[in-house]
Amino acid sequence: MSSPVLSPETFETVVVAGVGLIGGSVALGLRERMLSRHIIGLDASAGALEEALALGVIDEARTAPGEWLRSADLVVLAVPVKVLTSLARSLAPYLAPGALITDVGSVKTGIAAEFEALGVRAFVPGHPMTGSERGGVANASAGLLENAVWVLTPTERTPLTALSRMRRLVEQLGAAPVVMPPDAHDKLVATVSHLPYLASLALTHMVARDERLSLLAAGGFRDLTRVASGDPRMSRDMVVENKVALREALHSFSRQLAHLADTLDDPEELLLAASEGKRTRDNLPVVKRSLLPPKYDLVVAVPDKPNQIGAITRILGEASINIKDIEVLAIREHGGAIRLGLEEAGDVDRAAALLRQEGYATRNRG
Ligand SMILES: NC(=O)C1=CN([C@@H]2O[C@H](COP(=O)(O)OP(=O)(O)OC[C@H]3O[C@@H](n4cnc5c(N)ncnc54)[C@H](O)[C@@H]3O)[C@@H](O)[C@H]2O)C=CC1
Ligand SMILES: O=C(O)C(=O)Cc1ccc(O)cc1
Repeated sequence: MSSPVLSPETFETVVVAGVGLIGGSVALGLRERMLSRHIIGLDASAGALEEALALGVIDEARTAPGEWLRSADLVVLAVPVKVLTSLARSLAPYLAPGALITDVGSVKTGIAAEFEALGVRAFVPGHPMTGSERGGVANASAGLLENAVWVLTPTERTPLTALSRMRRLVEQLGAAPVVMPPDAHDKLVATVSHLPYLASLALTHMVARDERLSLLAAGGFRDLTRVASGDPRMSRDMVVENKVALREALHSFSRQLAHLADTLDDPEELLLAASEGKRTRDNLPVVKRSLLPPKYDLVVAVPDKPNQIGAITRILGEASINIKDIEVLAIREHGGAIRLGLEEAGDVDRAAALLRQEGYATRNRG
């Protein structure tokens, strides 16, 4: 699946356009593995940029494309799929000829065709098969990309050198590159990502009819519907962008459900279906999020004021949240960031909420 790691390529100036969950995670991966010297975040939201600066995810913030982009030797587009092609058009005039360009969008044919039409040759479309229903830079982490399958979908015109640079970058971020054409990718994700999203909506709609149903919804229902918690607008745009392939997947799904309904009168046939389901589910390849032992870490941006560690430990102490470990990650002129190692997974969300109430910016570190 992946080729051996080649000698590392480092980037002088990286531009991450869209500093949210995935863009932030790419920036953190580049930082933690020392693959870049300077990271510029480009985002339509001033708040997202401010948060990314405060958390030390980017070094510089920009709100609009311009001549400044010419210094970039790596540009990563990590905005919602709905705005990918318009962003591509606005960046294209400023891209340096030697720069490596990629994106992380969930659907690939549209953006691959757009960059071809724009004549940007060193564009390698990509899609890391990892994520979360919680967006935003606060949830970004380098660990999110580790051991993930990262699909690259070159077209016939993608230069081999650009593809091999991109493969190497993906490996250096700790992920596993898998190469296939854009349309093949879109058909596959219709089944494994976009159909499950619509199925989770259908299930949640059934429960919404009667509050006794939500009262009884246990772990299985929650596991099956987790992705319904994703951002509604972004998820809607993602599935609409892939509607042709998704319609086919929905037809297959309806046939599967109709077949299962028939097997209710044929328990032997249903047992075969159940056994095959168990075999397939139990044999899904193991995706390890990180090779490191799990930690319940929270990164907190601290302003340059006295006794910040004292204030933070007091806030958490009053809520009986134990801090097992504290590390100073970065000191900058306007402040710094500290990592708190907490005792339990649930502590991370509780501590983040309390600290945010007191005006601190926080980031989970998975
Ligand atoms: N959320 C997930 O689990 C995964 C998402 N993806 C893809 O990654 C991309 C980003 O998704 P997330 O990081 O989850 O979203 P996010 O909502 O966390 O971040 C998106 C960022 O893009 C910015 N943005 C929106 N429109 C913009 C524009 N016109 N110009 C500049 N910035 C703009 C937003 O302000 C935000 O900071 C999407 O294309 C999505 O399909 C890929 C794999 C997994
Ligand atoms: O939340 C999860 O586990 C996901 O699988 C999220 C996800 C969302 C969109 C993608 O394009 C890929 C992955």
